[in-house]
Amino acid sequence: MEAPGTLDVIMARKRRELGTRPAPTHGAQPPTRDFAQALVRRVPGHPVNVIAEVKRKSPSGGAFPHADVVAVARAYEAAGACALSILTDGPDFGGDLEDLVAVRAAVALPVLRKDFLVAASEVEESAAWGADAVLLIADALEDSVLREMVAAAKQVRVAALVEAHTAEHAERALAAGARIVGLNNRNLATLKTDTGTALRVMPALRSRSTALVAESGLRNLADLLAARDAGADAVLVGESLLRDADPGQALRRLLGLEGRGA
Ligand SMILES: O=C(O)c1ccccc1NCC(=O)[C@H](O)[C@H](O)COP(=O)(O)O
Repeated sequence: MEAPGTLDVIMARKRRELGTRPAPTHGAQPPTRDFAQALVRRVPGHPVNVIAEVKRKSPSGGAFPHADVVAVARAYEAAGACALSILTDGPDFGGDLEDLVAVRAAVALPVLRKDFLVAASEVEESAAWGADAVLLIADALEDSVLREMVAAAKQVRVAALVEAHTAEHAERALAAGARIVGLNNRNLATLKTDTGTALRVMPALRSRSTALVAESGLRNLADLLAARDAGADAVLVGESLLRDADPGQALRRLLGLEGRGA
């Protein structure tokens, strides 16, 4: 039996839930903020761009001590995050689509809807709720579905960050039309993290993508520099910031900016 909180279990739940949610009430879609551009336009003085993640809990990390996701998002923006990742899954991450709306209204940064989407209709739903980008997980989606979802994202003008854990799934992401590829250091079947994963896979993808993102388990400046040197335009960081009483200060520290008043 699969362990609770692993990718297969979450995706099976998401497939059961599909179609059970009410239609989006946020029909008037605000103009999209350019997520891809935010990843590749280097924030001055930062060693690499950081997509900072907001979540109340996770299967691997348990509960984080920050219920006020808007306050965390504002702190990240002030500390120089290039974009934000908002978990909108309720059962495993304590999030909600309303969090995405509230955070986006409170900041000027592009906002990624981080969830476990299983169908193109959910990409459209994400756009209607104001997401600037959606996460698609190549390892969990069949080729035809992934292609449809990438195409749907283009259609509704939201960016697609297509995540993979292996070189094989990264190739599938590119073949499906992905231009922003994330390499997840966390194996979502075991929840174990190896920061060497992205470092090994990214170099072969450099010239074939618009932007590369190293994700998960990044804890210090050395991790960020290694990801940058392997080809990452941006890194996606959650837990190591959210463990801190002051996530904004934690982000500055991670970027090596503490004491520089940045
Ligand atoms: O983080 C988990 O426990 C998890 C479990 C099942 C599916 C996805 C999961 N996390 C998604 C992520 O990979 C992270 O939210 C993201 O990359 C940030 O990682 P971290 O900096 O380690 O919080």
